[in-house]
Amino acid sequence: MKVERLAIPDVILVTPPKFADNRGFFSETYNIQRMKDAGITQPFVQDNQSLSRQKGVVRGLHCQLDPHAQGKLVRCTKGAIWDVAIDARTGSPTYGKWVAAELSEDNWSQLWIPPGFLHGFCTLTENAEVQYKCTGLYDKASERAVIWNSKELAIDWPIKPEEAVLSEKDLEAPEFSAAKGWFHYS
Ligand SMILES: Cc1cn([C@H]2C[C@H](O)[C@@H](COP(=O)(O)OP(=O)(O)O[C@H]3O[C@H](C)C(=O)[C@H](O)[C@H]3O)O2)c(=O)[nH]c1=O
Repeated sequence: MKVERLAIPDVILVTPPKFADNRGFFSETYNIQRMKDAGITQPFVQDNQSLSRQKGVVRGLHCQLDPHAQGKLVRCTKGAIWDVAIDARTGSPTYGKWVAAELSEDNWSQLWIPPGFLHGFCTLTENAEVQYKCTGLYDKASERAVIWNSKELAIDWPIKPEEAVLSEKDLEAPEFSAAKGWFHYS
């Protein structure tokens, strides 16, 4: 399995092997030992799946506060997304910094985003299907959001604001400065 630590080293891009033949393909999309060898050691307790019908859908920037903070292992099984992780851990040397990766059914890559990060993505195709494993259960009360095109974060999104399709909730999210104290680096 290909493993790459991104510019924020706690964020890891992994690409499991895909075995193609005349019938189609087979892939071990999750193997606990291979993930541990890659540095992804926290156990997962919930699988999520979302479908975004339009190109330009933006979901995020989201997190859940401790004790419900979630690490996420994200993959795109249909279409393509641009997946972004923002370090929200006060005291981290990369606090307020972001890293991103294109995840697609073609490149078969997965992005590990630890607890303490905000997560979001925009779709690069229609009918983008995203599946992700979480290390914490959903807890609505502890959900927090930051505005996707935050001026403070200056994320270099591959879509224009006028192309973005968002939920009401995400349109009303606050600036990144609201996240001060949400998480602490250790
Ligand atoms: C996240 C979640 C949502 N829901 C329900 C709550 C709503 O009735 C409905 C849609 O939720 P939401 O609009 O928050 O879905 P997304 O905008 O895709 O949110 C996700 O987007 C970003 C990219 C993330 O990383 C998070 O996993 C999550 O915040 O699903 C559940 O029942 N369980 C869950 O774990």
